[in-house]
Amino acid sequence: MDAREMKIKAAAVALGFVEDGMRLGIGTGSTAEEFVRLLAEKVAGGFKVQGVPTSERTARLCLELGVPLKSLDELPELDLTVDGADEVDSALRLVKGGGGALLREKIVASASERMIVIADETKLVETLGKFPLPVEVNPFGLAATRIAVEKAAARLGLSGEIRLRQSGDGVFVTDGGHYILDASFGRIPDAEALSDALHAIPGVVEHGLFIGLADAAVIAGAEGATVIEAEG
Ligand SMILES: O=C[C@H](O)[C@H](O)[C@H](O)COP(=O)(O)O
Repeated sequence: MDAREMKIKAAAVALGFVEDGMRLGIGTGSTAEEFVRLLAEKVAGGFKVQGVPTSERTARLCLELGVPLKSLDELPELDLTVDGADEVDSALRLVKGGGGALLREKIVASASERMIVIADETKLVETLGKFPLPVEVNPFGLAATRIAVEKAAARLGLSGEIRLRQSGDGVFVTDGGHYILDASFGRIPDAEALSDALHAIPGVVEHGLFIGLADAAVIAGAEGATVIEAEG
């Protein structure tokens, strides 16, 4: 199986958890897009869902493929969210935000009864932090916020390059009008402490550590897909 086939496999297994009539959070990224394509085929066959997209990009694909959408304000409580991830550890802690959608993704996942992560096996890690951690920040006070992020990380023994994400000729701007700092701290032994420290910085809107949100992960490898359930 190549990388795309693994994403399709994970998406297909996750689709098995979607029931007729569900209110569904729909993630962002290349793996989530495979899920949207499979979902659209089921919808075309008469399957009913109401989707809440986690980004403008996902909304566009859903509309193009005929997946019915609602806003989170119209449907503030969801049954299930299916989304990709940049990293997954064995406790189902995640790094997300490689596509810049982490804020809406976290809001939608938090409004959902269950979250299922779909990923290929390259995303599975022992300790989070190989992938740079996206930190979404308010453009106001960017330099001060960057220094505050550096200092908060240093107090936890973490350091590394913090880059302002770029897109084309300019700064990458999220759907919410914010910027993203990609922090290459290396391995993050205490993700909970880093999450708390980042949340305490006023200029930080949100960060890409998803802790206690995923209920299951469908991890696809060359041999097929494995479902990892959260403990407790
Ligand atoms: O902001 C983007 C999201 O968190 C994505 O779900 C994440 O980056 C994984 O994307 P992909 O499935 O393309 O690797």
